[in-house]
Amino acid sequence: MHHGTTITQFIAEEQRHIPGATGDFTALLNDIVTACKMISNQVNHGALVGALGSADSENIQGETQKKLDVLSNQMFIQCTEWSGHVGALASEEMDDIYDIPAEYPRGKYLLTFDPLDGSSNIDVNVSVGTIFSILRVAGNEKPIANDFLQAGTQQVAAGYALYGPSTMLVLTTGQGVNGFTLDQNIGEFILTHPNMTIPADTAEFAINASNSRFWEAPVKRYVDECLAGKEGPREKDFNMRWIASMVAEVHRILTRGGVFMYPMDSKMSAKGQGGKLRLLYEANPMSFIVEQAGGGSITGAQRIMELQPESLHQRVPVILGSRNEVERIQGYHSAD
Ligand SMILES: O=P(O)(O)OC[C@H]1O[C@](O)(COP(=O)(O)O)[C@@H](O)[C@@H]1O
Ligand SMILES: [Mg+2]
Ligand SMILES: [Mg+2]
Repeated sequence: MHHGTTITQFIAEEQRHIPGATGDFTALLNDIVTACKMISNQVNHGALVGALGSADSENIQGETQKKLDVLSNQMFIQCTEWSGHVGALASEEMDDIYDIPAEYPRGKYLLTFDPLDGSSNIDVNVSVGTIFSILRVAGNEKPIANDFLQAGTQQVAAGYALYGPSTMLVLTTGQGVNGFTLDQNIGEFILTHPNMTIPADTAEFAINASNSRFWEAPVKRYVDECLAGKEGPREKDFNMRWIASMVAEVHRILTRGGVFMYPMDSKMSAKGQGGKLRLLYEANPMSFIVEQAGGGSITGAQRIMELQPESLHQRVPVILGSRNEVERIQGYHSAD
């Protein structure tokens, strides 16, 4: 497909090549696109519409919710619940799964999402995003939380919207990764980044260095070797970036390569926490996108998409990006 194609056209074209497709999937993706446009509009208007600051609430993980976390979550529900394409929703900002209200028909897909990722960046006007993933409903019964506990390899589609200097939507349905830019004048996402691929090699890494004393040994070894630069075993200098918005971080990696790490550390394991990022709303969808773009995504020793989820809000360590670097880090874990 060529530059200038609208996302609506693009999704319809992709669906045409799926045998037996009924149009439900296309319609659901279009509803998600609408939700992202609504969130983008709120994020862009920021303080003008009183959207900055915290809400008086916490999510299930004890994090204070931002007003925009709550608002974005509502927008996602509002745009997707009515159409008859979704069986149930699960979000980082809702304790339990969201049942489709009785007045609406129930559909055959499950939708998981992080309505606003990187939300600590809202008040300082730095990029934030939305992450989503689509799974199939297993049977005809009303979906329950357990139905969401599917390995990442089962995902039908995943994507993110990035609310940066321009708003972009990046999507995979398992046939590569494509990026679209929102043309605010016509209110449409236009294909601007066809077939996004991650360079296999890189000299750029991203990690929150304030946690370094808690890192597991293989990660410490990797970062130490990067920092040693030309004089170290890697024999080249590395650059470092940390935005604290996973969406922006993954987008940079899709654009020019790199490695992103939120690894396991002793502070989290002491609290019985499996990692920082959430498997169903962040790690799985991003892993699907990264792998479809030719990159790798692991917990350390294991491929993230092969994990069998144990609970809705489960957290996992995440190391993703340029394939050769991710393989190297995985090697350090097996050697450990
Ligand atoms: O504040 P830290 O430790 O740097 O963590 C930043 C990470 O946390 C996140 O913001 C978590 O996502 P939420 O903002 O959706 O909770 C990631 O986007 C980011 O990579
Ligand atoms: Mg997040
Ligand atoms: Mg969030």
